Amino acid sequence: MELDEASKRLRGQADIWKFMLSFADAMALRCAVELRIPDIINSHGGPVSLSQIASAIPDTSTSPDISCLDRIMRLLVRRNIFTAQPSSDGSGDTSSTTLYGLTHSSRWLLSDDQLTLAPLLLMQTHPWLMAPWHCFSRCVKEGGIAFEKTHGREIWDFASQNQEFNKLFNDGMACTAKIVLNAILSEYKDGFGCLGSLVDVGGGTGGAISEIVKSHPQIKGINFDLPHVVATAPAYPGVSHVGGDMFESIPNADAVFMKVKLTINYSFITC
Ligand SMILES: C[S@@+](CC[C@H](N)C(=O)[O-])C[C@H]1O[C@@H](n2cnc3c(N)ncnc32)[C@H](O)[C@@H]1O
Repeated sequence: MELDEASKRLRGQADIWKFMLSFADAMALRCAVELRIPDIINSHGGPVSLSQIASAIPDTSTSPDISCLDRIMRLLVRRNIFTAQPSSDGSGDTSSTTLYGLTHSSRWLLSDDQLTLAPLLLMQTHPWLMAPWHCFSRCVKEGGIAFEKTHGREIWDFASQNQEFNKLFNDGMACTAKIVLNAILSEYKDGFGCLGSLVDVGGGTGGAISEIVKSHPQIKGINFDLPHVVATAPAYPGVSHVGGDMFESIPNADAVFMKVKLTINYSFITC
């Protein structure tokens, strides 16, 4: 049925409210990861109460604010990040009458899981990477790159001079590399079979090439990235790390692998 003009205006207003406050979802997700709520629920082996979550939050010197935690959990339940169910005994105060469980979404936020998005979430929602989003109108008016307007230099230069950002960024990239490689390697079975060597250009700390070499041990893997990135890369069997600038030269190998994430947000901020 066609909406009348007043209903359309009301719906339009509702959309603006929704978009205006949509950042709250990302911030609540960040809060859940920072407090390790998915890990707390997971280690308990099933749904837990607010009091149980609060008592397991790491690194707290004061007792957590249950009503604040309650509001955040209710928002995340609305977004299907957690489930909420009444506790079986039904007694007690609000902090123990509802039990919160994991969903298919929050399972992606377990910090120690092999396949996790937690490091990427902490990277994307960090103030260092959130601040450039405030520069969109300046980018339109003046041109240029939001990250550089915010931080005064390009992202790779910033990372080379800020170890904390370097780690935050590399960890975020490494967790997605694992997820993507997991999917590639399970489907693209024969694609790497003919290779004796492979160089991952812009390979970060080597997570992607190490996964390829693990399932194709005949490949001599080379992880190539900027010197400040490979300097922090862990050792992987069958993989050598080489630092350099891909615009100058890249190491020789039978094939080049490049996985570059060009989502709208990333390209807008850095490219
Ligand atoms: C978007 S990240 C992608 C990382 C990884 N390939 C992945 O998909 O998870 C881009 C990578 O390119 C690297 N990079 C940027 N400029 C480079 C250059 N001139 N030479 C070599 N690597 C570079 C960065 O340090 C970063 O690790």
